[in-house]
Amino acid sequence: MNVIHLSAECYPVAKVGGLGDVVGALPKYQQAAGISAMVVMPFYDRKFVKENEFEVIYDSTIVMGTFMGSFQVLREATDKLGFPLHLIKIPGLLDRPEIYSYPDESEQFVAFQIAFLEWLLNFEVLPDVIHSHDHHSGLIPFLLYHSSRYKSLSHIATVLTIHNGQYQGWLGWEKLNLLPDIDVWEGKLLEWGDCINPLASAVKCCWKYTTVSPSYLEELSVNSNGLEQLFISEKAKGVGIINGIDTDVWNPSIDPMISANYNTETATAGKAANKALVCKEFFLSDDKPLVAFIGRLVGEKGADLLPEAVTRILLKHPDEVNILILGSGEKEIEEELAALTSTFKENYNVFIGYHEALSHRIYAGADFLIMPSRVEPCGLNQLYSLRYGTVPIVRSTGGLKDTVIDVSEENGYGIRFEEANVDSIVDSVSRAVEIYKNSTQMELLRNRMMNLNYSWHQSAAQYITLYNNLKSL
Ligand SMILES: Nc1ncnc2c1ncn2[C@@H]1O[C@H](COP(=O)(O)OP(=O)(O)O[C@H]2O[C@H](CO)[C@@H](O)[C@H](O)[C@H]2O)[C@@H](O)[C@H]1O
Repeated sequence: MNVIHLSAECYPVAKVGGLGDVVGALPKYQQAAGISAMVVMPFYDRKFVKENEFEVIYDSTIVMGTFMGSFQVLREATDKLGFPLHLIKIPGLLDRPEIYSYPDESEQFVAFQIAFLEWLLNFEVLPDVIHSHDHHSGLIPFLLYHSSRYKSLSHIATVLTIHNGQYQGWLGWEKLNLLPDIDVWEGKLLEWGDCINPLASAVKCCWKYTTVSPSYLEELSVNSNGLEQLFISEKAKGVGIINGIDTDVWNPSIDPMISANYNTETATAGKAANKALVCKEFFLSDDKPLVAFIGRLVGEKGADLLPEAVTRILLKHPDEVNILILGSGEKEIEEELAALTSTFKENYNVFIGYHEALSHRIYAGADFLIMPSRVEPCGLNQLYSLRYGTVPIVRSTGGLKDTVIDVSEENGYGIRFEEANVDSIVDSVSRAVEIYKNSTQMELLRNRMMNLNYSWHQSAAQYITLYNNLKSL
């Protein structure tokens, strides 16, 4: 079995969120399970690329509408990520530092996909499966099956994984000329809602699609930013597979980014040492429960609820709890959260920005991690927090519902709430403040959480079973 993953992100080359974590880990665990898996992603002018050795293994020309230019495929020389990593470089389009948000983003991702297919035409041994991740490579199934140029590749199976159905990569029909010769009679397969919709097209054309948790598969039929009817009609092709975590990277007993390493046996002392340091760094005392939030500051994550929730929590529990936030995203939320530091100097702090090492220090040092997400396809933060013995406080949705059991239930270890609103956040943190007072219970919860197994081994095996079953379709 030979699989190619196509993605805009892959940790540690380029990561904005969970997509990077997954694509940086899943192929490694698939290799370990005995299949051949590699990653192809756009070239970014970033630290990892500058600091590692790459060799040009393919050099050709790409035509996309009126754009014509050269492209190269670069392969990382040592397979240091545990799988072959390839970058597609297109001078003028795919050679920039940022992953997203350029005004010509559509052209960038279309060019990425065309260049990949052009390269694939020259493979001696073709892959069994092309596995697209999110909308950035969502046009691949359509192009494989409905473009005369790629007819010789049209027997290859395609799988799409939806990490986030909110973003769909919409293109106006005027951009149709970017695509190579396509069968215009099949143009409907590109469309959803009067425009070209790469995510919808991938769902229609792929052999199978997966979501990153079973609950998210159900939720897409009810809430998917306009694609609900599509998910209802294509449900039979969908499979929910929960994400894993890369325990080579997320493991408190060896994590080089945290100050004091610890394991299940040494968790109480280890976490206390990490907490003391992180609290010192943010001018907080370490004698109260530390509740943290890490993530993108967007409505989907419920981050807009945080300013009012922080205010009400700290007024309700004066000097009983500390809150620390790490995130970046919508400017208004960033500013509101930053402004609260002058109101609650003693018990609150925030770091606006993206900081990988700090996130590890907070997972290790916090007592609780809050995720008031409106939508959470899987969520990795709660899985990292479980691994680091930090009690997750989560809204009951998507993957959070599938991975966190409330303490009130048998063998529970987290705090769950139903509604994404400020009242529920405040009530849940009040529950956390009470639980924290009982150190024996905290110890028991830590033990329970750290003994859970959310490593990639099981999930990687489920993907392999899915690939094997494609043969019979
Ligand atoms: N400011 C910051 N500094 C440092 N690190 C930060 C950070 N902001 C976020 N992170 C990190 O980014 C990752 C976020 O992953 P998530 O899975 O929680 O969310 P995301 O919405 O990006 O992913 C989407 O894809 C993933 C993968 O499938 C799904 O789990 C998820 O539900 C879906 O929304 C974590 O590794 C977190 O630590």
